[in-house]
Amino acid sequence: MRTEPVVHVTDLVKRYGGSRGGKTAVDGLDLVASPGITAVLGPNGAGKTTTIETCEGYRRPDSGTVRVLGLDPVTEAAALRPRIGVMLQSGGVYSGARADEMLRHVARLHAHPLDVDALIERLGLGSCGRTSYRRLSGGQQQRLALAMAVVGRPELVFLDEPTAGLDPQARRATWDLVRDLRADGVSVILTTHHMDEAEELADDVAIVDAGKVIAQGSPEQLCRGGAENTLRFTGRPGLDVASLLKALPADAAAAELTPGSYRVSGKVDPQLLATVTSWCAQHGVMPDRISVERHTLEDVFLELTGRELRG
Ligand SMILES: Nc1ncnc2c1ncn2[C@@H]1O[C@H](COP(=O)(O)OP(=O)(O)OP(=O)(O)O)[C@@H](O)[C@H]1O
Repeated sequence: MRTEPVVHVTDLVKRYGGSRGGKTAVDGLDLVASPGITAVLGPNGAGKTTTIETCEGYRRPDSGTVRVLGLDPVTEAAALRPRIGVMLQSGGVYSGARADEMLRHVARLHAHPLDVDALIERLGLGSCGRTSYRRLSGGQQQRLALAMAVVGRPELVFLDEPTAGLDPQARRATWDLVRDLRADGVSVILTTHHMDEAEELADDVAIVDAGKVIAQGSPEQLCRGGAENTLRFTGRPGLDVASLLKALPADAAAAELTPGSYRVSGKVDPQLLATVTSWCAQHGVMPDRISVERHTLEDVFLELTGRELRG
């Protein structure tokens, strides 16, 4: 079993639109992905796709180094390409081709492909094998793109938002496929906006913000880094969070996440619960709902980036 990193990115910088007035999409990003499943999370525009496309060899770094399976994706592309699978956000498929033809074609390019019929069945594409790519629904096109990325039995697969816009069944089928890939020894780097997807699948999570990796670890490690528990309550929007904070112990934090939805984190014990409810009573607040929950990846994400995923 491979133990060296499947992806090793050091101090990557990538700008668009020239040095003057251009946009720095990736700004000194370091990422080490070990074998297994690595999820890359970040708000819109954080630089995830740019980083992934640089690892795939589609973009040249302005500076920094990128190694994928120990190879340079630009100068050693010929050696790397047969060993990786790539699922692009925008298909990359000839629109007149039939779904099954495309998949069989890609399978023939590889020495030890997966069984095409089984894969078609697996991803629920059985009914659309003879349909041309442009006539497939968005979700079917996406599943075909996933099938094309994995059919060659690559050592490493890049999946850019593989379940965006999929219905719940197709999402589950995609998750199962990704888990099977891992069981087969295939490593996966995936970007996602779904926290539950990262928690379900990932061995390792890298959180990217403003072109840098700002935290990395297993979902458990990242969650442990925060508070043990979180208390949430809903009430009328715009409560005086600063006043609530004054009533709480010094190491607790309080925030209004979305209008009317509040989160208190820290050492959540019966005393803290009593403090929050007594503050509510003093301020004439009747919470609709109070719950005590484990600190989730989403809490960690919001704390670190200060933003909603779709923000
Ligand atoms: N081809 C391009 N030309 C100019 N700017 C670009 C280009 N591609 C991306 N950008 C900009 O670079 C920044 C990073 O974009 P990128 O697509 O890498 O982010 P992302 O984290 O994948 O975002 P999302 O979650 O929205 O897919 C954004 O500000 C984006 O507008």
